[in-house]
Amino acid sequence: MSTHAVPVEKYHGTGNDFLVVDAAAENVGDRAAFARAHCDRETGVDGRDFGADADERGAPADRRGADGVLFLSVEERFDPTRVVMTLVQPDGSTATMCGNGARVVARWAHDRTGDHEFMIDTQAGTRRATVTADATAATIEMGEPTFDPRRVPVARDGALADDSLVDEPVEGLTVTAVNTGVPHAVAFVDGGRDDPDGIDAVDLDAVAPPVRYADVFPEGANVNLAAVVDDGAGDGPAVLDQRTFERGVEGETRSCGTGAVAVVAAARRLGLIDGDAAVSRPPGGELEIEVPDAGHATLTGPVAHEFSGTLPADPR
Ligand SMILES: N[C@H](CCC[C@H](N)C(=O)O)C(=O)O
Repeated sequence: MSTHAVPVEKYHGTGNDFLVVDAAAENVGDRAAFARAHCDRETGVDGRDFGADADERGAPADRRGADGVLFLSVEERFDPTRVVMTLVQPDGSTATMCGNGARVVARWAHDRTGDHEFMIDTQAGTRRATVTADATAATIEMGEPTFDPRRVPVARDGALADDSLVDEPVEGLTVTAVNTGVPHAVAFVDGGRDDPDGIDAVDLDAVAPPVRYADVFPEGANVNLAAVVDDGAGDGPAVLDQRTFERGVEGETRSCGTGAVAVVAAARRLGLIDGDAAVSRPPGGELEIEVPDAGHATLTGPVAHEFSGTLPADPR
């Protein structure tokens, strides 16, 4: 196989970072091998080789690797421009949807076309996306979160087969199961990031894997911890601190967009917050989420370009 160099761009949304490849222009034979090699946090792509600097909150340029590779094809003959998105994860698997990835897609498409509105074709459906006038933030329509056990999916026998999994024990955590394009388990904990015994005191790499692989989740699940910092009953939206252990990354990421929507949907379902708008605070920044009673959720937050470079198509 030929080992040609593939042009890549690197972007991140609240620290959830992705390599972007123009799939229409570039032929990467084995996408899984490409993602496994270049996303590796110890041996993968190093932005400093391409002049990236860690100049802002959440910027992962001081770390090697990435949370995935977005293979994108732009179809400019449509109005608004369509972008076909495929996310290949660090373990070589393909994710049906990624909220922060979709925000990066919108910014990448803006950088190429100058447009501010796009339709993004994901395996979870077509999603409308907009970028702000200065292109520093993007909003994605995220579809309607579902607790339907057939659609999360959740697998349980007998009398529970048709019931949503809401606030129930699974492998040591008390979780609510929701699909926001991909399956999520959400566990609420007491105490936010400011509390020394709060959310950051939990050993997520230890508690998440048994839930991520639990039999009740036949396709696996991303595992989120969330703490209600402000319930939204006063002025302003609810605020939640969040951490996510991601399927496909098999570790904690600095932010997860579908997870942020899942956390807010679960908090609403459990009556923990007021109103349909909320702010989620993953380690990598801040996301604004809306989950109305019916209809699609939205996800808004910052997006930034880190560097441009080339990487071998057939890494060994
Ligand atoms: N980080 C992504 C989620 C990727 C989903 C993936 N980890 C899976 O379910 O396999 C986000 O911002 O929504």
